[in-house]
Amino acid sequence: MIVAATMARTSAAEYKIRYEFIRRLLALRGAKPVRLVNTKDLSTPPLKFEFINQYIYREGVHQPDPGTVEGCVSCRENMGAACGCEYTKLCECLEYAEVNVSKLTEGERVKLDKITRQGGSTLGLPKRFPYSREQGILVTAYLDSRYPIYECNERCICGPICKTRMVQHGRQVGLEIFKTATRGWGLRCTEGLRRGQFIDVYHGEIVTKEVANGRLEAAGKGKESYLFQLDKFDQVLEGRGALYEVDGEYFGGPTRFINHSCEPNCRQYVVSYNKNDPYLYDIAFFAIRDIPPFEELTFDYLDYDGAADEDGAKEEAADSIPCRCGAEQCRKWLWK
Ligand SMILES: C[S@@+](CC[C@H](N)C(=O)[O-])C[C@H]1O[C@@H](n2cnc3c(N)ncnc32)[C@H](O)[C@@H]1O
Repeated sequence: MIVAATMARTSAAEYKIRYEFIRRLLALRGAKPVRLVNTKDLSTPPLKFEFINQYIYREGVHQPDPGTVEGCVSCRENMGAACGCEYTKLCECLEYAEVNVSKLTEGERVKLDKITRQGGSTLGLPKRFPYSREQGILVTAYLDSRYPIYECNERCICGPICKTRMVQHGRQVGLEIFKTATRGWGLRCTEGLRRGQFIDVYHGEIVTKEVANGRLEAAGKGKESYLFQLDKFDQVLEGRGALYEVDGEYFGGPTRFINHSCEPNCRQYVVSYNKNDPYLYDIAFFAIRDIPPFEELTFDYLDYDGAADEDGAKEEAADSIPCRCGAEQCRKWLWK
């Protein structure tokens, strides 16, 4: 009798928590729903977590400055006809995108050599366009490199059908937060994904490095799995100014539930809407191979997309967590 009463109370409490978590899930913006699925037990992810649709800027972080945003002015609203942003020599938003050396004329090659030696802008040279024009997926050159993706912005002349706007339109796929057998909660997509398809961005609180370090120290083991450093442009900054980190532990989106795999099917990429701001940008997840519906989404927690020394990022931490990704080439530890 006592056992039955306890169970009844427990499931009523769990039901309340589940109800509240699902209510919070409904606040998420996106073209399709994000569901919660648990076929393993009665638990629900903890309610210390809130879903958000944009970054929360904490103390000491400079908010994005609209005054520094420049739009493209040479492209045209109707696209195509050699005047859209995909004609990459024109688009000012692609100023810092990777030069497409395979498309350089002899004169442009000479110009690039001079810029490489003396510095200067590569504006006017052909750039690599990030998205395939027909299918709206990230092209192989970007999938395989760590080159930042520059999207057009609200100041641009090109308008909403511009093909350099994808991540800014938000998540287009349905997702499920589900209970795994061995690694807590995980994330999967309810539809098949193509290699290069955009999934969602990583949201959270933007905090200074000092605050992030303080939170790490206070939390101890495991905390760093929720922290993403925004240090992609560290080399450009040459040590000037403070770098920020995104903490997705208490505030974030569904991607905060993506587990690590040593042989992942997704990867994170830097997406900027303001080429003049090296501090704030989006971290966007794309499929790096075709993924069937309901296969768990994973990325490599040590696939470090920053400017710092890679070996430094891979140093063995004393508090490493054993990896349970199950991959044939598993490195056995999460942080090693
Ligand atoms: C960003 S969270 C992922 C969501 C998490 N599973 C949850 O339930 O909230 C990272 C944490 O998930 C767990 N995790 C993720 N990938 C793992 C793996 N391959 N092996 C073991 N634990 C993993 C670890 O506890 C890690 O600190």
